[in-house]
Amino acid sequence: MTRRASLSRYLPGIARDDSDDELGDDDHPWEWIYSSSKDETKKRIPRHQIIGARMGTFECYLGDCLLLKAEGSNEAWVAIVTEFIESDQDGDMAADFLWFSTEKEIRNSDRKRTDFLVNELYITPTSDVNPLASINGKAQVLSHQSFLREYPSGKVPRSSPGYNKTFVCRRGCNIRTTTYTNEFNWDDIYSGKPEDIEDLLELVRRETKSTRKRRRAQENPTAAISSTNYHPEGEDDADAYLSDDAVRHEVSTPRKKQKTMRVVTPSNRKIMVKKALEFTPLGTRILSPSHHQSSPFQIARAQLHVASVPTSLPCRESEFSVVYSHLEAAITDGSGACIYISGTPGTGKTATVREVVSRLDDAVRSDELDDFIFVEINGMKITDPHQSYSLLWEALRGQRVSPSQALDLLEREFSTPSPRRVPCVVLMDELDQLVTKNQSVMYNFFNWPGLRHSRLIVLAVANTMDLPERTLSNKISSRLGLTRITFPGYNHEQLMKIIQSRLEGVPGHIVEPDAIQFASRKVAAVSGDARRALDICRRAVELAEADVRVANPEPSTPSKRAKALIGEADKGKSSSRGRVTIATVKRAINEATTNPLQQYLRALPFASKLVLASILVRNERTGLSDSTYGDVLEEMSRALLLDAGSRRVALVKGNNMKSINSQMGAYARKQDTRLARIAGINTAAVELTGAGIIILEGQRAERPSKVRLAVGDEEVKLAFRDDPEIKALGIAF
Ligand SMILES: Nc1ncnc2c1ncn2[C@@H]1O[C@H](COP(=O)(O)OP(=O)(O)OP(=O)(O)O)[C@@H](O)[C@H]1O
Repeated sequence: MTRRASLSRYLPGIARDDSDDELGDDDHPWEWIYSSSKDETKKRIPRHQIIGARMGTFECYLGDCLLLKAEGSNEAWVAIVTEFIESDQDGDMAADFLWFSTEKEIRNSDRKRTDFLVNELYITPTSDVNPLASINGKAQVLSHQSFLREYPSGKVPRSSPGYNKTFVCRRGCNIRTTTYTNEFNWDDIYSGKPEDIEDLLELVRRETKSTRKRRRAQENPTAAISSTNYHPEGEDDADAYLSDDAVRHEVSTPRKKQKTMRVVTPSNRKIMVKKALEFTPLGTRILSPSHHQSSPFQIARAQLHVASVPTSLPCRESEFSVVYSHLEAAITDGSGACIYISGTPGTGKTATVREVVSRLDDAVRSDELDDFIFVEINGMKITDPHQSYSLLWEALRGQRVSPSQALDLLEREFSTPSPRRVPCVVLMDELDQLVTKNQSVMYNFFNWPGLRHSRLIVLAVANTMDLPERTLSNKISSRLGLTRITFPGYNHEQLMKIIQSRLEGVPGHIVEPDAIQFASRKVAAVSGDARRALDICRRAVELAEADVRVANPEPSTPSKRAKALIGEADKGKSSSRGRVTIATVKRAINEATTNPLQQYLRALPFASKLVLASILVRNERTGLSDSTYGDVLEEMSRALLLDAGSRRVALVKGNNMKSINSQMGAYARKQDTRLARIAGINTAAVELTGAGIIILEGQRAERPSKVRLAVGDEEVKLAFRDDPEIKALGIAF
């Protein structure tokens, strides 16, 4: 009998073989058992109420303790049937099950009991709906006394029919808070009759209220609300907890605590399952001894670096709250969700999602939230979008399989009933890169969360708002019911706040407020991109630091050097030397626009500029970064048609194009010498490939070849923004 690894997709259950299945292999249909007039008088149950279910010779009734199993799994879980449901949302016959947990489910090792028995279970206050198909047989739950009477050795012999089906219950436990009830005698509190269920649940809820949270909330209620996902007293069950939206939304972007993060990352096809690791450098938060000796410039540079994890995310409070509450609700409910997050580059999408996951992870650690798996799949980091399937499967089960095998396994997994499956949160970053020709990868990741049993929560992050509509049909995307969140570009005031928050704690006030405002205004006027604003400010700090170095030759030791720089920064309070001023920011911006790449792009011939501008326009039109060379040629023809229109020259008539190249030739023949150069468009594309500016499949300028930019969009936009030839084509960036 193999036991599932402890890092399975399920909460740990009880090992079961298929041969343990009491229901047998015959595929009898399930039937309802209704109350009869006898039940009516005896138990005060209304007639025709479903009181049980039958499959072949197997029967179970309300209040029974049952074993439930997921298909293909070797584990089972024990639960009490509290209600039969004629037809769940998938049309399946189903029931509501109140769970027992094993000792292995208790994650908080400090609060694990040391006196647990081999086959002891804790009754929990948690229930959920599962189809009857997950029922695997009957379980017997006994008081400790009754168990010892029946099995004086304290063990159920293997040969006994009760082996693997007989359990002891003497306590209740709220797994989320690891709070136990007092010891009880199971026979006294539960007779196996449905009438007892309510009292049993009430007892477990009452006795497992978290005194820890209550105490903390009483001591400092606002801190309890804003720094944890605080649940009001007595509302630990999922429904009450969810209904309190006001409280849930109070979770704010936090000041970050020093911590590690449980993440599964896709790097070089190697992923770790639920291993605590840091997905972003924590350097800025670890105050090493060298930190104190660092100069203000060094600290400022480090904190302004885009790779450093900020201590807070100003101006993203509402986006944080929305993402947090959706994720928290889906994890608590055990439901699936698909959240589509869009926004132009540098608007804090990835940073916000990671922060939310990190905060949810805190809640798991402090036993306030059910456990979940987190996987990050980044379109930029995988060569083939289908690898996403392998990465997801590996995160769920720790097995490496090929993409096609993974797809089969995932399809089966998500359409199979799965009691006690651990929710999985998938961050699909740079989604545009994952979109394949037939859109199957995106479709599957958007579709699976909607399958009843998946407990899959997808966070899809992309730059364009309507990528789903463009790549899937409107009909499909509206059926998928995505929750959409748009991250707007930052305005200059917000960029100022972001920069200021990054500079908090830097001694010596080395960056003048005017300089921050100037940089923020410059960036906000173009893109609202925090990455760009941070880069400019960091470069300005480097320039100011270099100025100081020139003015003061190098002191001999690092600590003397730091002191000298601190002194210089302090002096800077009265003079502008050693401080970042508007002039320093201007130099940084100028540098950014006159780097070798910018100079190269600006000096390109018209044909090359046209290729690049058309790729950009195409990317913006489709929301994808890959196009075919043919698509790009069509963009060119459109641009030229506009241009030609303004010159009263008809180049291309409707869609009646034979070959864009020949059209270009025709156009070139009719037009002035500038346009004659367009005929060299294919050569220009190949040359741009050689120079590393674009990637052209097979280095061949043929219509089906895939083409994409090898440099940042922003670089191209910046270079051509004021280009008169590009402007004349009506292309504006
Ligand atoms: N509100 C904010 N406060 C502090 N830093 C921020 C904020 N928003 C963004 N940043 C910083 O800006 C940089 C870019 O942010 P992020 O990667 O989250 O943007 P994005 O929207 O995911 O961009 P892309 O679409 O290019 O991936 C990061 O260094 C991030 O820490």
